[in-house]
Amino acid sequence: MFFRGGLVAFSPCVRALRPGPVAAMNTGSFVVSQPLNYRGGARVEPVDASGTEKAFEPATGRVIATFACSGEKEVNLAVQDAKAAFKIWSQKSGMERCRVLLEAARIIRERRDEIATVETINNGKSIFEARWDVDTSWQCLEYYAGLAGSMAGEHIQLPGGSFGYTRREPLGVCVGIGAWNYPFQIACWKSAPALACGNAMIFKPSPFTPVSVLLLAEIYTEAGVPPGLFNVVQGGAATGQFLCLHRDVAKVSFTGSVPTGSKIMEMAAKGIKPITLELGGKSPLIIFSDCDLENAVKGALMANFLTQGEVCCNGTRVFVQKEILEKFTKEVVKRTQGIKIGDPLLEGTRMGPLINRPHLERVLGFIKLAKEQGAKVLCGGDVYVPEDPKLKDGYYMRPCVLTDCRDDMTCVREEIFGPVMSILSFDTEAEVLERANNTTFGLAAGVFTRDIQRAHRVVAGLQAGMCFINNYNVSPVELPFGGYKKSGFGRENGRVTVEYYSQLKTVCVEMGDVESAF
Ligand SMILES: NC(=O)c1ccc[n+]([C@@H]2O[C@H](COP(=O)([O-])OP(=O)(O)OC[C@H]3O[C@@H](n4cnc5c(N)ncnc54)[C@H](O)[C@@H]3O)[C@@H](O)[C@H]2O)c1
Repeated sequence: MFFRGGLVAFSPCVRALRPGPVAAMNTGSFVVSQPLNYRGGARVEPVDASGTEKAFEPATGRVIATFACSGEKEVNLAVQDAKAAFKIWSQKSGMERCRVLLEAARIIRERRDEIATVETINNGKSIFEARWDVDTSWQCLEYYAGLAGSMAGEHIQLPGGSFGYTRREPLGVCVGIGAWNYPFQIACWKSAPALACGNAMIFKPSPFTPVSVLLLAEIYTEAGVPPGLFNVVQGGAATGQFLCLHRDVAKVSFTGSVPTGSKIMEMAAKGIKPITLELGGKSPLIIFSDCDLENAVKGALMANFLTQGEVCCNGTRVFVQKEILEKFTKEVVKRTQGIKIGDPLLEGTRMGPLINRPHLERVLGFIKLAKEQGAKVLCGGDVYVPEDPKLKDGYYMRPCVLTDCRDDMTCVREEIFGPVMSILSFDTEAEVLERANNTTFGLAAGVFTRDIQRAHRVVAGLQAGMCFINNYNVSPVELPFGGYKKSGFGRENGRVTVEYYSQLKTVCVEMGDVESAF
């Protein structure tokens, strides 16, 4: 994946979060003392509130921040500031925007370790993985910086010397609403194309992970965006609703669950606003008996256990062809048992805690139900208590492999969003394709086979927006990402996303006289 290295620096913005350099940040010591809203180019306390929230360090169960959820007045101010900044930013040429985004990408790269550390503390994912997330973040900014300079319309010749042309114009103030599993990356994947197209953005992170996006806001300011171009409001559903229903918000890009996605769609319908919905999944991973087994096993682990299994596009329904079921399962279990769980800030850790206690209970509940419905737990699926006493109140569990699964079981039908792999066996290609598609979701899918014709044939038949052949869960920013069916619509990353953050104006130019009917 993305091992490209970054430089470690001790930036003022991280010192603002906690006194002392980031290199000294250990699990159990981080506290947020600065405001977590960002408006007009600076951190601010919201002028009104719709309740308060607490953010935790999942590794220890400690509260790291208590913050006010922004009320309607604060949302109005954020929109006002964004509108003012939009006026300036939308007048800049693509090349001017490109330079600012490239500078922001450079700063993110330079502060890679600090950002990854903050992400790890607030989300629980291992520092090893958080660095990958930071890499796919600055790469996204670089990618859209590159596109910003070449955004253009068309010139169309008409009869009599008349002509038309099209202008690709920004939408205005866009809202980004994020989930908690990739807080920094989601903010970058939304804001980079939005800003490249000339829009302003107000971002609302999940109340579980409010911290890291502030670093992005400060970086954008340092890189030279006009104050107010990228604002952050904190809060939950109520704050999100103020944003979605605001008359001056031109677009909403949402990442989260299907039920919330459906509410976003209803709100957007009221204002006839375009939306992007990046929702949940229950993706199939199909392993044919002619695969490279070693790669298929590695792929299955990548498809299930990144970020403690809290990944939307995870391939959690692992269909394995009967001939290799036993061999594959044995190897998967062996490697799963070898995953190092523990303090996510330690270099050797590969699995940290889940996001919070209720979510851990929910995931364990799915495993209990799976057993009651006849699945067999081959490993894990229970609470893990690390030896280090400071981690005893963290939300750890052992990654779980389930076998003897059937398509009608809850663990096979519903998104668990935890480290739980369900293995199912199959006989034929036609059979597995039908079973793989038998879901209301359609985010991702994967195929492992050495048969090149079969790989493309099966992928063509899969009802999923993001398909992998002989790998899983790699996310190059050049490739569009998004779902089919209830997993949403619109795309992030890739060239096509420009269309989701811009609108086309057509200009018809008459070079002769008006031919009137009257
Ligand atoms: N497709 C993708 O790219 C992708 C990526 C990451 C996560 N996800 C999905 O996200 C889900 C997990 O994230 P989550 O638990 O944070 O999801 P969620 O739907 O509970 O919340 C997502 C965001 O929506 C906000 N929100 C909640 N109710 C709202 C409302 N009525 N109006 C406006 N905003 C509202 C939340 O505060 C949060 O910021 C999973 O289903 C996962 O698959 C999808």
